Amino acid sequence: MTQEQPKSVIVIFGATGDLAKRKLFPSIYRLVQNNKIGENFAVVGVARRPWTNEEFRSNVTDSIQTSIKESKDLDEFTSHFHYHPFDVTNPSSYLELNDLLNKLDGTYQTEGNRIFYLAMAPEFFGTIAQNLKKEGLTATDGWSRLVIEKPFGHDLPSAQKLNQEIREAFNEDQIYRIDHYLGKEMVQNIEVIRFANALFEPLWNNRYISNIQVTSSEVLGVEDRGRYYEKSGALRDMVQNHMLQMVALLAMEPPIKLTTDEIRSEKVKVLRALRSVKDEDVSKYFIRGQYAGGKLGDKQLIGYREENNVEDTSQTETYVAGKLLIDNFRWAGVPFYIRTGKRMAAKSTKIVVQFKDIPMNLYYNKGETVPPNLLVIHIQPEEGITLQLNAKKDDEADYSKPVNLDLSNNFLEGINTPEAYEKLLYDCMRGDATNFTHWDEVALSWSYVDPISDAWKKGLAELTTYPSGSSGPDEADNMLKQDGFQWWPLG
Ligand SMILES: NC(=O)C1=CN([C@@H]2O[C@H](COP(=O)(O)OP(=O)(O)OC[C@H]3O[C@@H](n4cnc5c(N)ncnc54)[C@H](OP(=O)(O)O)[C@@H]3O)[C@@H](O)[C@H]2O)C=CC1
Ligand SMILES: O=C1O[C@H](COP(=O)(O)O)[C@@H](O)[C@H](O)[C@H]1O
Repeated sequence: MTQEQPKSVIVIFGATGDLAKRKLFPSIYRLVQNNKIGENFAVVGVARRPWTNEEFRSNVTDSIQTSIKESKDLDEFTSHFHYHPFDVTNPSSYLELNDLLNKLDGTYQTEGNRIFYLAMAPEFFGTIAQNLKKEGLTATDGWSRLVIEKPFGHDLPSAQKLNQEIREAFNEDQIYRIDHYLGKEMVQNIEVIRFANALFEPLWNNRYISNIQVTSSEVLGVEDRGRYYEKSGALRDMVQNHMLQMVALLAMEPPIKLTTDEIRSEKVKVLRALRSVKDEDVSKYFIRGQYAGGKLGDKQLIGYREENNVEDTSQTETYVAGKLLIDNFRWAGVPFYIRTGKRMAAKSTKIVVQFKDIPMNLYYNKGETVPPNLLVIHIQPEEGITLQLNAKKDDEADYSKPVNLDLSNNFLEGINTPEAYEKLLYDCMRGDATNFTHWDEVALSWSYVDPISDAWKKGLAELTTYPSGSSGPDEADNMLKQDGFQWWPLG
């Protein structure tokens, strides 16, 4: 792994698109501002739009001014950006791109290092990877790495085909499959909370934990991504990747070392131990919903079927809640509940670990229970940890009340949490693939998700609706109620 200020030309395929503008340009800017990248870098934007370098640079400037309050030195920064328009399906254009990269390599002294970032629809991934190889763009004195956005395929067979195409051009250790949740500070903190605290690890099993809840709710609707989302839905968009990755980190055994391979191999074991959902159980274990119109504050919101590029009879789910079971010694009998949805009441990603009830109630009236201890890992928008304990109530001698021990990372002085994309791009430049998903994880995640979407396709589970601005369909509440639990509040 190379260390400080890695040198590289970064080629962004899809440089006129939404991801590049909202996430990638600001991330590169922050890396430069924070001295993680020095002078030795160049960015080449590729897309079909016939922009000039100046138009491209002005778009980059715009993106940074929109997302970063105090931006400076933008002319110097954008002078490292170059634009090369072409259709990625046209093989002959790759030779010209290679000439440009060689030239920039000399100008910016990037030692032949190249990152090819595919910020485009997945249907182009295989073609681009193969053309890069065929036209010699990966044969330099330095290293070449391929960064691939999600979704990685549409199901297991399409992911396998895609993987094969990419592997014909790049080795596994050159492929960086991005799951931006793995770049989030508090997702990375799951491992540290678990493995650096004597307090938690002994309790982290089915003897002391009753259930774990992983929530990722959004206030936003589908926005202008209707065309993509109609084919994806929440199951493929969020569950197959981000949600299963968080479950794997929560459930994995301690790795013997903190290396990429050891951590991956523990995550893979969890994904292999997930109990597959059978057709006859799908409506018991998975709830799917679609947002209807509703209100959030004063704002009236339209339903999913009224959004742009969405069919008015659409059966696409914008919400999924699931009960996952992990068949191994540590987790037998502990449900992992997940839920994710668009147009919900709050933007919130958090994990709640609920500990088992104490054996006897000394403090509450008959029929009541002592509130359970909870460990809450706040991922976003707040970042931090809350431990809910019980302590004496001031006024009534016999009673206890829940109290919170709060660690809010957002308020810790000196902590400047970099954005997920910034961290992951930097990791890739340094050759650290720990927080990227390995093919085995992708394949196992599809193997888990495919039977669920197949059962839905066969009509084996109802698509329910929930009002925009709510906490999701009642059916998801009932799923937990049947187990004697409840969702802990959003937000
Ligand atoms: N946007 C987001 O928040 C997220 C996106 N992703 C993933 O990132 C990828 C990109 O998404 P997003 O930026 O939203 O998509 P956009 O549709 O906004 O951008 C697509 C880009 O591809 C270019 N393009 C399309 N066809 C061609 C072609 N034949 N040759 C060259 N360029 C082409 C377009 O430019 P032009 O029209 O000028 O050719 C444009 O720059 C997708 O895989 C998506 O799933 C993942 C997580 C979040
Ligand atoms: O990958 C995706 O994630 C976003 C949610 O990301 P977050 O970091 O804001 O939680 C989601 O909106 C999008 O649909 C999905 O493709």
